[in-house]
Amino acid sequence: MTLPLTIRNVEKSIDDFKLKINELSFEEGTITAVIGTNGAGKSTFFKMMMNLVKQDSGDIDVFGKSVNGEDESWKQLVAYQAQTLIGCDPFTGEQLRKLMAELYPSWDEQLFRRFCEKLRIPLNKKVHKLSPGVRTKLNLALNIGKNTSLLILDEPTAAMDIPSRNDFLQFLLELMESGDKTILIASHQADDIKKLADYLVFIQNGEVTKMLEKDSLIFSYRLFWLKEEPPVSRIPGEIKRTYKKVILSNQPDKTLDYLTTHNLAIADEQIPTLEDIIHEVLMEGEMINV
Ligand SMILES: Nc1ncnc2c1ncn2[C@@H]1O[C@H](COP(=O)(O)OP(=O)(O)OP(=O)(O)O)[C@@H](O)[C@H]1O
Repeated sequence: MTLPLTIRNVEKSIDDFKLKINELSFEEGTITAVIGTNGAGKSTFFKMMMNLVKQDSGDIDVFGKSVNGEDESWKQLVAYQAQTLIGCDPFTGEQLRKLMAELYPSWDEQLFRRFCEKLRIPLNKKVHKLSPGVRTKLNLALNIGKNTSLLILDEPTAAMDIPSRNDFLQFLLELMESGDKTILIASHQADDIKKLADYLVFIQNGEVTKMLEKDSLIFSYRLFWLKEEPPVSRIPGEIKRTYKKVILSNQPDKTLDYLTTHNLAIADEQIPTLEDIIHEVLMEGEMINV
């Protein structure tokens, strides 16, 4: 079966910025979150997939077609939501809807209408008269209406109010029930990532990590609240110590083994939040063991 997206040995430099992706394959029916600090290269990564930025080397294939090739038929299978809606200011949502419906054979009018209703999007106002949040929602409605197999979303919830964000997340999850959609999403919102993603890829020091299963990543970390401060400065698996007695481990079995063998009593044991794990990976350069 042809995969929605495969990437091999891709490198890109812009001035002193470098981005490297060794090998990634995205499977149908999955949502993958791309996570990185500001300026890490998430948008550049997405733009390369859409052939809006050309990679210096390596291959990117969308549904088996090279994005740099002459055959551009793959473009009708992908909807890409950039961070801003460019060139649409003089048009109303209704005019843009008409245009997209003509351009995309897979356009789903009912899906579009349902999304607009759910997120309370006015279609009769010109884009330049909409608030940034409503503009983002209209952009999303247009991309969702395309009903493509692959959906690439660059920080879609950044300007959204809380009810709209919840409705949007719910809508995406319902959309995934068909099993034939693939979504890539860049987000800084731990809650979005927690609710949506099956897989995560991080951009660490200019390099995109392998694909990590979200739940496996979460369960590979553990917080141990000890009754006493350990007698050594670092115990096996320990990656961080707070309040002298709280140990964050990325090898919980090893840590637990040491604590048991050395009679160090545990007051409590917890799975850390996804937000804490993301912080460790991005800010402390924590190596991923999964
Ligand atoms: N047109 C450009 N000219 C020069 N440098 C650029 C250009 N586009 C991107 N860059 C550089 O590429 C790097 C990655 O930028 P990119 O926008 O991909 O990051 P990002 O992870 O999406 O950031 P954010 O989270 O802030 O949206 C940055 O260091 C940026 O300065």
